[in-house]
Amino acid sequence: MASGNSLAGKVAIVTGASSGIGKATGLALAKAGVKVALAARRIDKLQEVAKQISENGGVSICVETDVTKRDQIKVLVHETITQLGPVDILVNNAGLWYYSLMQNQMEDLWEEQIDVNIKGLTNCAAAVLDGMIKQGSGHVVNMSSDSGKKGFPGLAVYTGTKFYVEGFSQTLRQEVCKFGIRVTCIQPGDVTVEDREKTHPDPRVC
Ligand SMILES: NC(=O)C1=CN([C@@H]2O[C@H](COP(=O)(O)OP(=O)(O)OC[C@H]3O[C@@H](n4cnc5c(N)ncnc54)[C@H](OP(=O)(O)O)[C@@H]3O)[C@@H](O)[C@H]2O)C=CC1
Ligand SMILES: CC(=O)[C@H](N)C(=O)O
Repeated sequence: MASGNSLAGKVAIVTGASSGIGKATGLALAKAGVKVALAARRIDKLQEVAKQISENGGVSICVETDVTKRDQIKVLVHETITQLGPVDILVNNAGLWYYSLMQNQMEDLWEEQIDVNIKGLTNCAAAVLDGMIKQGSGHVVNMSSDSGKKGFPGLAVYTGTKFYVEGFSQTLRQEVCKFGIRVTCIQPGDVTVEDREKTHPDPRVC
């Protein structure tokens, strides 16, 4: 992920590290010798991940972060630099989705997906850029989806957010490659994650 052959000793921020793909990424990076800043809103879940990392001899910190809040993202980057060192890798993973047809008019859920998947991802990338430009290296890994390549009924807004991730990543890559910064966009298909059971109380969300 970062430049060079080895990840050992690098510093990474992983957003959405409290569960699912972000948790698995945090564990895998730590296993490869990366010092990891685990970020999400559920601090108790982050602490469980950090415990697993330290039991396996890895290094991590937990920073309670809501990626929709720019001031919290700034604290996340500051704590990472202060406690672990300059940021080499950002895994911009925090994201959420709801299956609901547009005709159901779930405005609040549209907004939540836009705030996290678009604004959160953008602000996290922006927050590490200065440091990466100064050090002349870095890797921003943005989590898109198969929904970033084609539409799926029931996922109009989510699909729109992931098309944004694709466009944003392509453009950012063109802007920052001259500084030695890489930008990668990942499109997982369906990945089973423990927290994504059908628990939404509103029957219009399936
Ligand atoms: N699972 C799948 O099939 C696929 C998933 N993806 C993408 O992968 C990424 C991870 O999803 P996945 O692991 O599946 O799902 P999970 O629900 O397991 O993980 C989502 C993560 O995002 C975090 N998150 C949500 N809102 C916020 C917020 N406001 N601030 C900070 N963190 C937040 C959650 O942490 P917390 O609630 O503690 O804040 C959680 O750690 C998403 O971007 C998703 O779109 C892409 C393709 C397929
Ligand atoms: C919600 C989906 O089915 C999609 N593959 C995704 O998780 O991005």
